[in-house]
Order: sequence, then C-alpha cells, then structure tokens
Amino acid sequence: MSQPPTRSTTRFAKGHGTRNDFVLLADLEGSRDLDADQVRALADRRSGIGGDGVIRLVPTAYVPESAQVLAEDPDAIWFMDYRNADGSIAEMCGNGVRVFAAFAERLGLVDLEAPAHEDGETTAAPRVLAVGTRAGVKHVRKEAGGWYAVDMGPWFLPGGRTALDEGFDAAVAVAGWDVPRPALSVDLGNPHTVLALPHEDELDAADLTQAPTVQPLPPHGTNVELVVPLGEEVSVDGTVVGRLRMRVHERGVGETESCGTGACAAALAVRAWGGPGSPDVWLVDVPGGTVRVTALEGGRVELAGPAEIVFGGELDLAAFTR
Ligand SMILES: N[C@@H](CCC[C@H](N)C(=O)O)C(=O)O
Repeated sequence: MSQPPTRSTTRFAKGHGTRNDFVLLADLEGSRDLDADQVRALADRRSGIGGDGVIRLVPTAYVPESAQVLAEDPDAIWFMDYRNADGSIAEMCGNGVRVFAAFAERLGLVDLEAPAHEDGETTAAPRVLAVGTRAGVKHVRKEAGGWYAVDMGPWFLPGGRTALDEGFDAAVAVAGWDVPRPALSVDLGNPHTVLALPHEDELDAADLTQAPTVQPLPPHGTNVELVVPLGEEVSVDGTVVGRLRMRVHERGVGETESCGTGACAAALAVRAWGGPGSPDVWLVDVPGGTVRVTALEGGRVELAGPAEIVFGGELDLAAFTR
C-alpha cells in the first residue's frame, strides 16, 4: 500500500512588539521564499494568521543580499526577510527585528540571556545577535528587564543632506485637512516623513484610515509619523529624557499601533527641531505601548522595547497559496 504524501510544513510563530504584529516563518533551508500573494494570505486577519507584516528567518547565505551583509559582519548568519501585509518588500522593521530575535531564541538558534556567574550576578558583556537586513546588519541585545535593544545604525536626512536647513523638506496633508503642513523626511534604512502637531487633541482626531498626502513623495513611498512633543523628564539616574506621542501610517500596511523605525525617525526629528541641548534619550508613546530611542555617538540610533511571541506551531504554506 502506498504511503500518503508527506506534507512539507514550516515552523511559524505570531509575535508583536508594542502591538505591531508579525507572522514569523523559520526557513532554515532557504527553500521557502515567499511571493506577494502568500504574504497577503498569511497576513490576512480573517483567513490567515494576521499581521502588519511577515518575517522570514532564513540563513543569510541563501539570500541575494548575502555578500553585502556578510562583508559588513560575518557573524550575521541569519537574515530578516521583511514583507509588509500588502506583499511589498521593506528594507527594515525596528519592531520586527526585536521580535525576530525573540523568535530566534525560541528556535534555539541564539541565547541572548546574559551568562550568570556562580553567585547569580550577570557578566557585563551582553550576548548580541547580528541580524542581516536589506538596510544592513542590526545588532540586538537583551536588557536586564527583558526589553530588546537594537543598534539601528546610522540615520540620514535624505538627499545627502547633513544639516537641517529650515527644519522641513516636505509637506503632509491628512484626510480632511485643507492645507498641508511642513514635515521632515528621515531615512532609517526605510523612508519616513515626520510631522509635528501642537496638541494631543489634533493627534487623536487625525484620520489615518487613508494614506496622508506627502509632497514631494519619495520614489518608493514613505511611512508617515504624526507626533506631539510632550516635553522632558529627569529619570532616576539623572538622565534628561524627552517624551513624545506618535501615530503612524505605515507604507504597505495602513495605520499600525506602533512602528520602531518610525519611533526612531520621530524622536530624531523632534530632537533635531529642538536644537543643541535637546535630549539624546526619548520615550515614544505609541497606541500599542512605549519604546525608547537613544541617539548614539557617530550619528547612530538605538531602539529598545518589548518583543513577545504569542503562539506558534507548524503550517503548510500550500494552504496560503492562492
Ligand atoms: N513596522 C516597522 C516598519 C515596517 C516597514 C514599513 N511599513 C515600510 O514599508 O518601510 C517598524 O517597526 O519599523
């Protein structure tokens, strides 16, 4: 008697970082490249698993970007293949890269817990996961409180600009506004346009069910962050910490409850508008929680926040092929 055909299954998980949620797939053999239809089916909140994006964890050796990634850091043996819910490819995802690290821990590919001494004290040097992305290698470590901190690398003002000039280089109009307002483009490996509003009421009222209109629109579109600066606080260790609220309309998704690269762009824009003396550390309140953004030496930026794996199992990708 012939055996029934064996189904080829893929390990998956559902995870989120401040409620920016993802379908995660483990493609350890590099044989599960996804097309846009499969991504849309997996991300579908009714007929799929549901998520703002789909993340494929794959050995860097199997992706077209491998030479560039491994030249930057030979330790970046795992690659985050990130897709937006609409099937489009994105260069980078700040919440996603933290959840990717949590998924790699679950799969037993990495141990990010600081090694403990016999007396229970942890050593100073944290373990780090180097993650290949389309926006370069990102280094993720785990903080004592369980948050994941990512060195997101350098950020840019697009067009090779180094100075802020007038502080604005774009204009954004949200649905229902008569007049566009001045905004600033910030490049975190993926494109962002940040607009400051004076009052939280205006932030709450903004209609993000439609994509805001951005002029000039970058060639590959943009994520749009609406922010309200909330001032500065002094933390327990005496550090001056800036605080802001943010809502985001993500390219390829729509309004999401959080965006890590967007939080970095928002904090960096508000810090730049604040001029010299503006804090280096910012808490960014998003609908899904709070993340921390730190401007590092050398024009780099760190993003820290939670990463949760909610459930997981095995799936048959054929069921998500339309
Ligand atoms: N939510 C992500 C960003 C995901 C990609 C974005 N939609 C784009 O197209 O650039 C984050 O946490 O950074």
